Amino acid sequence: MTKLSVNVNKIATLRNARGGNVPNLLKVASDIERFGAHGITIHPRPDERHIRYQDARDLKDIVTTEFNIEGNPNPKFIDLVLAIKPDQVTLVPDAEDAITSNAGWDTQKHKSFLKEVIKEFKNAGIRTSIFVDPDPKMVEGAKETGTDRIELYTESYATGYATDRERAILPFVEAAKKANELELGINAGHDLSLDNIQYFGQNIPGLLEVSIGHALICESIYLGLENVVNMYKNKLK
Ligand SMILES: CC(=O)[C@@H](O)[C@H](O)COP(=O)(O)O
Ligand SMILES: NCC(=O)COP(=O)(O)O
Repeated sequence: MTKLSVNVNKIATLRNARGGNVPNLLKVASDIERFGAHGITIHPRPDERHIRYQDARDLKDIVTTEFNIEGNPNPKFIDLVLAIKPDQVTLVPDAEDAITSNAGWDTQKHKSFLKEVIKEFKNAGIRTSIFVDPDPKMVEGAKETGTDRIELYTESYATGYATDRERAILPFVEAAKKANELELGINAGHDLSLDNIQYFGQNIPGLLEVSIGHALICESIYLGLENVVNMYKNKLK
């Protein structure tokens, strides 16, 4: 079975919009675990626009499932992850001003840098994963960095799904076959949703884990709206 790790960045975005502590990120993460998710993912960004570095430290004390921290391994991020020691760290090559993650690593070009950072995390007992485009060459490069897993960057699949899902998934099947051949674990994420997740899971051999945030939180709002509107109406009778 593929594990579901819920990315709670958007809960922090909502909280930060009002400056208070509603919604309470720690309570939401605990509830998500209570509802059956297999893990919690966060992606602190340098400007702390959603997850703050202190959130990462606080979550470490309460997450009882798998804790996955994603981010670009700059010195501040590396120190944070080494101090927290989550179950998994996922390295993502984000530009500081990126609205969201928009590319995987060039694992050939950045091989020696990745090797060094991955060694440091693995020495600390943290499982490593690196974010890659669905390209067998990038998967081969990932293997040479010593990482335990790759995370396939699924944006192109999510975008292509509506028009031609067979075509959209092909590069991911090829990349997954290569990863399986090289005995690299496979995670996946970005823009996965209730619409596209089942077909992805059914077609990617050896898919260990998906991390899903944006769509899952939006879907939770939509699916909860009718109930909450009626709860308010009942209070106003
Ligand atoms: C690594 C990845 O795929 C991203 O989806 C990310 O974790 C989400 O980050 P934002 O919530 O900042 O868009
Ligand atoms: N690694 C991907 C992730 O954590 C969530 O991405 P998204 O569902 O918010 O696009």
